[in-house]
Amino acid sequence: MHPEKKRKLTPIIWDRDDKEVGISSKNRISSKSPSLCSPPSLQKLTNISADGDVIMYAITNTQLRGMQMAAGAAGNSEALPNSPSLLSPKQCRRTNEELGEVEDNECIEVRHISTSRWALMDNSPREICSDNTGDTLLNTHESGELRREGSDSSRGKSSSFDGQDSFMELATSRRDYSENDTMEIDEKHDEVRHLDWDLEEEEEFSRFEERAAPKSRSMNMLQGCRSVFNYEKLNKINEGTYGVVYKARDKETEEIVALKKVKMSLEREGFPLTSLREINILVSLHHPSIVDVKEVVVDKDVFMVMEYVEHELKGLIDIMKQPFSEKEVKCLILQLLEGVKYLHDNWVLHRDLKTSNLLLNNRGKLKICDFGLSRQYGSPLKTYTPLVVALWYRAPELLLGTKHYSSAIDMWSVGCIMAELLAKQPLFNGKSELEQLDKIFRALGTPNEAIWPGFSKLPGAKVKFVKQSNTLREKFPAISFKGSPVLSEQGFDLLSQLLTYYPEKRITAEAALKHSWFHKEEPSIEELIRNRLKSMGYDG
Ligand SMILES: Nc1ncnc2c1ncn2[C@@H]1O[C@H](COP(=O)(O)OP(=O)(O)OP(=O)(O)O)[C@@H](O)[C@H]1O
Repeated sequence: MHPEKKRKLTPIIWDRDDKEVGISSKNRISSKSPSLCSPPSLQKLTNISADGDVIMYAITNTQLRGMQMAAGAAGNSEALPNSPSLLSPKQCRRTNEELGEVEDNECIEVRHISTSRWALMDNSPREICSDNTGDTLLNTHESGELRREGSDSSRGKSSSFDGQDSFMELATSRRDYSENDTMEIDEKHDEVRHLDWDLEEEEEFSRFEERAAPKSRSMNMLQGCRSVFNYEKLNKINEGTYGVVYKARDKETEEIVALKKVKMSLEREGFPLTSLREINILVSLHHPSIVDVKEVVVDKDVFMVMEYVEHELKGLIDIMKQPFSEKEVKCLILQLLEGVKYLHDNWVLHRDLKTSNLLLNNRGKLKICDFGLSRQYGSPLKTYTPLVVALWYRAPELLLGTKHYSSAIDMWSVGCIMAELLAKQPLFNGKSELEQLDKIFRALGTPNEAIWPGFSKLPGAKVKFVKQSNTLREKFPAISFKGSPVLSEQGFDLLSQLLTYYPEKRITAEAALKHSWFHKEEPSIEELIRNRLKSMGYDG
């Protein structure tokens, strides 16, 4: 095993005792600050993922007691990160093997949330150590918001905000991997994959960190998580794959918020890593076009407290009689691109941009939500799972099975969203990957090596595709007498650049924001959207 090989990670540490807690792991940096070592009350918990990957949690004894009490109260061990007693014999065996590999009292370099690559004040890593280690429309009637409603088994059931005053400071990490291994999580499927890891990438990545730190506040979670009791739950908004979202009121400030409860039932082994990743990313990012996470609160469950946003864009499109005008689309896409640029500037891929993950408030502000599939990326690129992005918004390189992809995949999704806003219907609504590719090729022409260097080497390009030519302009003409969505020359140019096959040539968010479409004369930004919402009876 390479002694310096290390994984790229940004562990969250919620440390109520003001002790810095780190995860020991093999091959990490040796102790440099002995005085920081051996916090007396730390326990090392490990958790084993579906593929036998060991995840380690560092918690205090107090927290462990709280978690065990809460688990007892919940009668559900899945609700909490596993304590050792919750592990099966097989898991324990594996755990002990793994723990045997870990050197006690070693110091490791751990990025605290306040020292993560996204933190404002201090982005230099600190040395710390540890001794142990299908949808229907739902009108909520309250403010006339319209949303799509997902599967809703627990609808109407009041959530039990009656849990323990526990919790939970956990730091997650994983052991380091053998020389050529690293790990990629196929989030929606809770799989853990072992893929190639490149040390140079890590080094390169560290060099990017300083410039990648966003110029925004960071959340201080050192004070510990407040209880969900601070919020009065009003109604359920929606239920996604990874969480149930409630509308709630802050009892102190009366502020209306959205509470996203982390679903534990999907996780066989402890706290869902996808949720950790989503929380980690969302608490670190602050931008007007990204839904703001205010805090994380707990009872026996974990909730993200988010700013409340009245509408889901998909729901609005579904009920609109007329599609958005070109000017309105420009206003929405501008905001979307600003958010996407911010994400990419901070080395975050969203990987699930679609109209149902875009929210719109009554003041015409667009907010990107659902970071359940998002992840940090580095340069040079490593391999990632191609099983990301909802089918209709999935870039052709993903559909053709590439594992080396980058921010261009989000830009393709932006193109699909722009087309959908103009046409009031999804641009490519395939039912399978093959049909999706077929729909794309029919509209944009069949790609070839000349327009997309490397195309023929992609795993999915072995199939002989029928030659088609580009018919996109017919779908979005400059003038229409048949009711097709009209799109100006500049607008069509941007759309074409977003829907460019060759990822290297696909327009970036930064370049798109400078596109002449946005700089013609118009529009008084949110004014247009606000007027549109007003005309539909929503007054902010
Ligand atoms: N801050 C918010 N304000 C209002 N509604 C929200 C907010 N966040 C999410 N929602 C609603 O809840 C739905 C589900 O949220 P989200 O997409 O984050 O959950 P998920 O479990 O990750 O969903 P998915 O199944 O799409 O992955 C959203 O589509 C939206 O309708």
